[in-house]
Amino acid sequence: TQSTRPQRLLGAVQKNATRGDPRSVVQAIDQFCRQKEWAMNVGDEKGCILDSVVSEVNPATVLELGTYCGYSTVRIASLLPPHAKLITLEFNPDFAAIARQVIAWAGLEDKVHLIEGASGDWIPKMTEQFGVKTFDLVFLDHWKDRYLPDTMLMEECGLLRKGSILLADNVICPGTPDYLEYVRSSPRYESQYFKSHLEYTKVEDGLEKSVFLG
Ligand SMILES: Nc1ncc2ncn(CCCCCNC(=O)c3cc(-c4ccc(F)cc4)cc(O)c3O)c2n1
Ligand SMILES: [Mg+2]
Repeated sequence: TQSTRPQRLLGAVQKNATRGDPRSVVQAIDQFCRQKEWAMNVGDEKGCILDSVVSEVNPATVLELGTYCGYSTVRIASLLPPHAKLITLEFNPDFAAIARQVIAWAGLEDKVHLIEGASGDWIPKMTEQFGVKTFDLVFLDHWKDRYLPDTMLMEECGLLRKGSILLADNVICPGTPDYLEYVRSSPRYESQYFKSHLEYTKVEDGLEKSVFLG
């Protein structure tokens, strides 16, 4: 039977990356996506911006919406301080199965909690299920029309505190116009756009970093 693109991506990690070395896992995926098959990872260019925001925030609690194959999960988790926790949500069980193996290959399974499910269902359960009070950093990379409703949901569930950072991928391509309008016009957020390119292409895209002001 035919393999899927995520399965071929995992194969490239297992062939070209060193177990326990997150940077080599990231490099193997970027090489696969540049030389073999495009895939919707945040990629190396936007990934550097992600790294700098994670390093600046130095978060103890991180929520990632949309794991896919675990590329950004590995980038984030490799920069976390000891005892910090990253909860990542993936809707698609096939993607989740691949991501678990990519995260394990990087040796980061102790820092990552991968949940299979939809953000709308799980955001209200974060506190009771995982004892998380608030998130220091949220990386939004899931359905583009869920960025705004899920941000409002996180506000309602009290998961954001004064200073919590939202970092959103794809605000230009595919685009999240309603989310951008909200975080840029709301007095409760201070937003900043980091211009970049759609992963592995010359098409414009960017990350929007928004600080929740409480
Ligand atoms: N609610 C909920 N909860 C949890 C979940 N887990 C997964 N999902 C569903 C997410 C499905 C994948 C989301 N990501 C993208 O669609 C995406 C697309 C492109 C792209 C594609 C084609 C182009 F021509 C140009 C750009 C590039 C990107 O960087 C993207 O991130 C969930 N949903
Ligand atoms: Mg994305």
